[in-house]
Amino acid sequence: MEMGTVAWISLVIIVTVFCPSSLALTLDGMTLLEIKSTLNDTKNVLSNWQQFDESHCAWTGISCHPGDEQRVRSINLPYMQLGGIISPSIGKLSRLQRLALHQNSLHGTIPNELTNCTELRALYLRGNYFQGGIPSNIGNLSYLNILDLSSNSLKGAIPSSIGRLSHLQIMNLSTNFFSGEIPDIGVLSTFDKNSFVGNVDLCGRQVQKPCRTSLGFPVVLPHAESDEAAVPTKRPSHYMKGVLIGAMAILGLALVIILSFLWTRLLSKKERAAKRYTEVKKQADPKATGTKLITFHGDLPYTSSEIIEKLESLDEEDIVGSGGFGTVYRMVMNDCGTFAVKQIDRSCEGSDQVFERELEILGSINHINLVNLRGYCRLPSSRLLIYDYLAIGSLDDLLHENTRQRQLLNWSDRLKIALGSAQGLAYLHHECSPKVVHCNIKSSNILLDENMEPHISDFGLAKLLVDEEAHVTTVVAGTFGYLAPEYLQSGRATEKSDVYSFGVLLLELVTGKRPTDPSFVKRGLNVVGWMNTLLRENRLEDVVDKRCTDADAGTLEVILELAARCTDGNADDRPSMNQVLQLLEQEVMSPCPSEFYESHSDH
Ligand SMILES: Nc1ncnc2c1ncn2[C@@H]1O[C@H](COP(=O)(O)OP(=O)(O)OP(=O)(O)O)[C@@H](O)[C@H]1O
Repeated sequence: MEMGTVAWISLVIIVTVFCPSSLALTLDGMTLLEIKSTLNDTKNVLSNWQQFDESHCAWTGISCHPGDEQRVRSINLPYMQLGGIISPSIGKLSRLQRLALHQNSLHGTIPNELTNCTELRALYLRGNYFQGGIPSNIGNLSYLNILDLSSNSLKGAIPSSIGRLSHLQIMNLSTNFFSGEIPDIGVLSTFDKNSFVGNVDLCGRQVQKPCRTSLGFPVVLPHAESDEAAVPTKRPSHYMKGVLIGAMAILGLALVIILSFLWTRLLSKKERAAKRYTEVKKQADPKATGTKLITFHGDLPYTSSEIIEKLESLDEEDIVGSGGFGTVYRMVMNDCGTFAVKQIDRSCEGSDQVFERELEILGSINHINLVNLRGYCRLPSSRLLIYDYLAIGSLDDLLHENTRQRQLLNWSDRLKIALGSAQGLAYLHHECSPKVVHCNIKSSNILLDENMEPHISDFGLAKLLVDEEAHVTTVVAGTFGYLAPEYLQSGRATEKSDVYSFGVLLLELVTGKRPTDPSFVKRGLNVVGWMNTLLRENRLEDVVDKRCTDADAGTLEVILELAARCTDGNADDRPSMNQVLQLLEQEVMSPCPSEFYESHSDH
């Protein structure tokens, strides 16, 4: 045999013996490996993405089109702690319909090549660190149904080609750094401010914020409501636009002159300072430069300087409590309006801009069972959150502190507190966009007003202050005794870990005992284990708080059953907060409403 033939045969043998399957991988399989190579897979979730395994359709997170040469249909890898970047190779997966990589730690830009995946229907990249802009030819994804790029660091203009995506039904671009005018064109005209919230530099009709020219005059005025909202909006020609801008500039200039005249003559310094979202720079005190006050839920009826003066004068006598995030003060205004001020101890690793943008979202949340965030003040030496003041204090105080003459919580108060807290939490989980996982549900975060209506406090703070960098809560922020086992283990908070804490709260309401009460801790149990033991022994009467004499067996059983389901060791078996709420409304509040409201009217 010739030498050349021998070498050739040896090569064939080596290739077949040592890498038999790599030859069998299809183009999509090879592409997935290229994608894996730019991902930082800290948890090793992609361990079965191997070049020797030709069945790439069975790899973690991958599904393929049925019976179609193993073409990849979806990549589903949310909450996997993946870092790194999305490889431009993604564009080779031309049959890809769903890409879900939300709540990871991906960075870099969204590759332009992604727009080669022209069959894409759902794109979820929420909660990462993507920078740069949206690919300008995103309009090529003509089947796109869902586009969720919220909570990243994307910037630049919103490409008008999105307007061409006539199948787009859900679009969330909130909490980024997008800027400029939102094109009022095609399908883009059909989305309202919820799709754009948390991008302070965006303007346009959808966010009801007029855009300004370089001279500072508004050029986009809110459109009148019309049936044309769903069809592409006709835009004025450049010539007309020029004339319009010119005319408005002259008008605007005249207006500014008149206004500044009136301004200096008629308005006092104080009134000027009261403007919302005003950066307040105190001229008299150069140290105070950079002081900033932002108010939410409409203006507070005080000038900025009044508020800042009050904030600066808070001292030890005003302290009402302190917690993991800092000290809480009571601030009383001259007209006796009272607020709670939380001074944040933690240093903020992220930029003030990111922090304030996220706060703006929290400030926009409004529900009867949540404590209103009314404002934020950045002083040179501290950062302060301003909340509505809840006079009765916390549920923790009412249940466990006997120092002051406190009223006893009867059974119907406790049911009302359970129901209201469930309503507040269900709102955070199911009605807010982006949804808010509380991470620290406990009795000291349930504050009560004079009507015993509960208000959940501190929502959103855990994510904002504990783990600003990661966009997902990977550090345990909650309080021992209330924490779900999987949250303790993985450090990853979810709605279901909030449900667990809510279950513990229910037990606390029933038993009147803290979840870490020594009577069961010394027996090696937590409140959940203790309750289960008593229930097994059919000792219901020992479970109920002795001070609570009006508890009826029917509602008690429902609450205990619900608490048991909420504190199930397996997070998947716990109900959602909407289910919890439904059950409470049906089983606890409906059967005998007259009884409930009669006893409630005692307050
Ligand atoms: N809006 C408010 N109105 C009235 N009192 C408040 C208000 N917010 C907080 N407090 C009081 O301040 C105390 C401390 O609150 P804070 O939320 O800082 O700590 P915590 O709830 O005990 O712990 P954590 O920081 O873990 O949530 C509360 O127990 C409560 O009594």
